[in-house]
Amino acid sequence: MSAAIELHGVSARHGAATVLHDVTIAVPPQSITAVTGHNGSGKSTLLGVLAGVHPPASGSLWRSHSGRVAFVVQRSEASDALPITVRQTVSMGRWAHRGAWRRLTREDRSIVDECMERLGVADLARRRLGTLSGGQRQRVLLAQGLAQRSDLLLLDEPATGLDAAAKARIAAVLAEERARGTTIVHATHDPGDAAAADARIVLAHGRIADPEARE
Ligand SMILES: Nc1ncnc2c1ncn2[C@@H]1O[C@H](COP(=O)(O)OP(=O)(O)OP(=O)(O)O)[C@@H](O)[C@H]1O
Repeated sequence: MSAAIELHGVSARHGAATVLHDVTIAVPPQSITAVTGHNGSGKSTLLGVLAGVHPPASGSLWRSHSGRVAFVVQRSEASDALPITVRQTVSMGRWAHRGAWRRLTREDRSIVDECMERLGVADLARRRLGTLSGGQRQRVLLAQGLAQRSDLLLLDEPATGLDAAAKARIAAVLAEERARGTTIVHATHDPGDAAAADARIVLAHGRIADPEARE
């Protein structure tokens, strides 16, 4: 099967600094790909390039997916400061389909409920996002990503800092999404998560490294 995403000779910058160098990768479709590498190796930047929010400085990006990409970043200070509830946060995942100022349909609301259930945050629905623990907030943001029902899900360290039960829940959710035909790319520091993925991309100092290399 041809790739879901291909990068050829991609470099990417933050300001004057080049942080990805000559990255050529093919992401397999309908499978889970783990991106690993030490702190600062370029994982988040690579996800931003794959998501289309960080334009490459050079090289080319090709995606087979025509629809919107669901991109779940590490907790953002901005969303923490907003006075919104967990349900409203997850509902924002439906805006891509409805527009921010349209009423959500019955179907949207049932998708939002289902995503909160799957991530174990349904009982937090009425809580303000800013009052949650880091791990709870992380699961809410993942529920928001799932609610987008995208066929390309990009996740920046979705399980980092979570307890064993929450990690297992996320692994199960990702396996379910893959079974639905979703292409998933996630950054991780967990060797077990990387080993469990279908494919691995290892970064070292912004370059693709030997996949057998360990952090
Ligand atoms: N907004 C920014 N401005 C300037 N430099 C940045 C910015 N974001 C990241 N960088 C730099 O780009 C490089 C790659 O960072 P990136 O966040 O992609 O790494 P990472 O592998 O995701 O790290 P971590 O494991 O710590 O999350 C680092 O050297 C970092 O300092």
